Amino acid sequence: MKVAVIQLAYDDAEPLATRRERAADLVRAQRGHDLVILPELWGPTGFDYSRWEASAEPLDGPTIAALSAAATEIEALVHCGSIVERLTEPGVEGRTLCNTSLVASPTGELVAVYRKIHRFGFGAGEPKLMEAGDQIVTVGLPTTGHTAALSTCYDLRFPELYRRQVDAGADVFLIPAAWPMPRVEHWRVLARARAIENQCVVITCNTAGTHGGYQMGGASAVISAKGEVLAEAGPAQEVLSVDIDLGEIGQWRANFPVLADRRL
Ligand SMILES: NC(=O)CCC(=O)C(=O)O
Repeated sequence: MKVAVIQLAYDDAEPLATRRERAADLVRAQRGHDLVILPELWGPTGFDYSRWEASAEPLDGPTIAALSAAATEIEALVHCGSIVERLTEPGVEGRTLCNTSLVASPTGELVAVYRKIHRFGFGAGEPKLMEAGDQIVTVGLPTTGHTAALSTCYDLRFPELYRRQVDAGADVFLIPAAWPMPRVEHWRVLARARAIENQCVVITCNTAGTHGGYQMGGASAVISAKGEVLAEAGPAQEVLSVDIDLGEIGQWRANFPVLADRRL
């Protein structure tokens, strides 16, 4: 499976509509790839919370419209990254926003919606402004027979989520993020840890640039089920293009059946 990881850089000056077109152009440039992934909140920004209300959109809003068209054009599965979703009705905490990942099929259908379960901000940002998701979401990787599970950024710090995703049949983890530079070593180590402990391929896609007062860490990566870093981006905007042999996952799990020794 050939994957393109679009580590998108942006700053506070770029209008959302301009960035949305830029992102769609970058996706269209990935013809020949089976899977394309964009970062978390690349449109509304990951840390300028004041923009979230105005940039919120429904599931059938302009982002999925632009990116499902691009997915259809290049006939690839496109993880659109995440949007600030405007919920059709308030959630259990009375909020009407959510950090929601969208996946478009190679024929442009919206085939997966994942609402971020672990909200980042310690009382500000997501926990204060957004509802939390509570569902494990997986999506088939077309023609491969393999299954990817969706998570987002801060979710990476909660290993139990990934065990649940393995139990749901996932052997690939897709993880968009807006992960700042000061904690980029956590980002890198935790992504490899999730691959090693779950014997899953991990595909991470962070943002780059500085926005909302935060320098993003970049370091998007494609990691094998053995924890080998097959490709890693630097700190700037970059597109990783990696051909992954997903068959190696089953071989590794058969040769080193650690998951069969789980007792809890
Ligand atoms: N957008 C995020 O979830 C940021 C997470 C983060 O910075 C961290 O876990 O550290």
